[in-house]
Amino acid sequence: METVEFERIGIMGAGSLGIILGAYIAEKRQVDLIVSSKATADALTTNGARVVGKVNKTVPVHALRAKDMEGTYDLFLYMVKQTANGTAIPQMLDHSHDNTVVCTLQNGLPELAVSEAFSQDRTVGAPVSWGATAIEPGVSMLTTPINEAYFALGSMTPRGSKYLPNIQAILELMCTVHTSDNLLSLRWSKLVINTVMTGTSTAIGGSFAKVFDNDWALKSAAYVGRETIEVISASGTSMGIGELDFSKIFSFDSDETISKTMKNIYNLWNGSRQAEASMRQDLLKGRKCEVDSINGIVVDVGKKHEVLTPMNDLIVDIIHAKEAGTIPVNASCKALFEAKIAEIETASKVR
Ligand SMILES: NC(=O)C1=CN([C@@H]2O[C@H](COP(=O)(O)OP(=O)(O)OC[C@H]3O[C@@H](n4cnc5c(N)ncnc54)[C@H](O)[C@@H]3O)[C@@H](O)[C@H]2O)C=CC1
Ligand SMILES: CC(C)(CO)C(=O)C(=O)O
Repeated sequence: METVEFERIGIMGAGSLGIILGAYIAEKRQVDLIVSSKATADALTTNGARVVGKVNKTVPVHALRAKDMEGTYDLFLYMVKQTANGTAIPQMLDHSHDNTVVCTLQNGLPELAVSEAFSQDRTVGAPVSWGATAIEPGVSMLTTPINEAYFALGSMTPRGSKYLPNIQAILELMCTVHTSDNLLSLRWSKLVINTVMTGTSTAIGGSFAKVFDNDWALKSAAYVGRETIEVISASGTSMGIGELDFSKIFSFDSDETISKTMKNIYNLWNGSRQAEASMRQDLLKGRKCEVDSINGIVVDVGKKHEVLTPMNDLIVDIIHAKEAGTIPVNASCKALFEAKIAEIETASKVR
């Protein structure tokens, strides 16, 4: 099979995730860490990219502001929040040639916006399994044990698959990469993780630990996952990252089986209990977050296929209220979640 080499690589958006991936890549080969602020570019240039948490390392890097980019890149590893697509995608286009490839590592279904600018053949996706928390400019905390961290990788079209082997080799400088010829399935599997863990922890106002340490929150997370699976199934998408069978994990219909789902959630993600979800990090900084691209997608696709999504609806509403300041960011909203669980269980009659 024809493969494509990438000489000039840029990490577009070296924040929580990008600092860490940038550090691993820069240990072995050329990569530019592209950021939006001068303070961050200066901190990275002066101090290097510093990884703390599950791994400790500091690596000298080449960093610059997006507006200081020169020439063109062969590959962008795209790690800006979807809320900043409107600025970042045109900036990448200005520094692209006809064969530039964009690999988006964002959450949600981010290939749609990227491919409108770069074509489907030149857009590939790499959902990220691991968590990272920005500590200060140039410093990020890896919150997932490195041996549990992986990327999934797929192209939007068969023609785009020629880019995958070399992108895989670049991402493997950090951790395992699972490739698939079904990118949509990889995306929805990641959306399960995000709706369950990122959505629930942000709505209840804490790190992943707050979900694991409160039965009502863990139970809410189980309902979020079950709804998300029902929506995926109604949309006709198949799923699969590695060996996990989310349809089985989130299938329950009794007290006993919901307890099993809650235990499974705990076992799967308790290793990342110190993770502050990416949406929560935005709320803590007073920014809007990606909820419409995460739990909001489940709500939208659910409406299209007439699947009810009461728990995802609640999470979207709470997170929007936290963005607007009508609910404090750290509020647990326990009463709202307990009332929603009671409503779902009464409506289902079985539970
Ligand atoms: N943080 C996490 O644990 C995870 C995040 N994700 C996803 O990865 C993506 C990135 O997330 P984070 O790293 O958490 O975001 P972040 O907000 O920490 O980092 C993004 C960086 O992009 C910079 N930026 C914004 N506009 C820019 C522009 N025009 N040009 C260059 N840089 C620009 C920001 O200043 C920021 O430093 C999101 O879609 C998120 O959902 C996926 C898995 C885990
Ligand atoms: C769940 C997590 C931390 C990755 O595993 C993530 O994607 C996020 O917080 O946005």
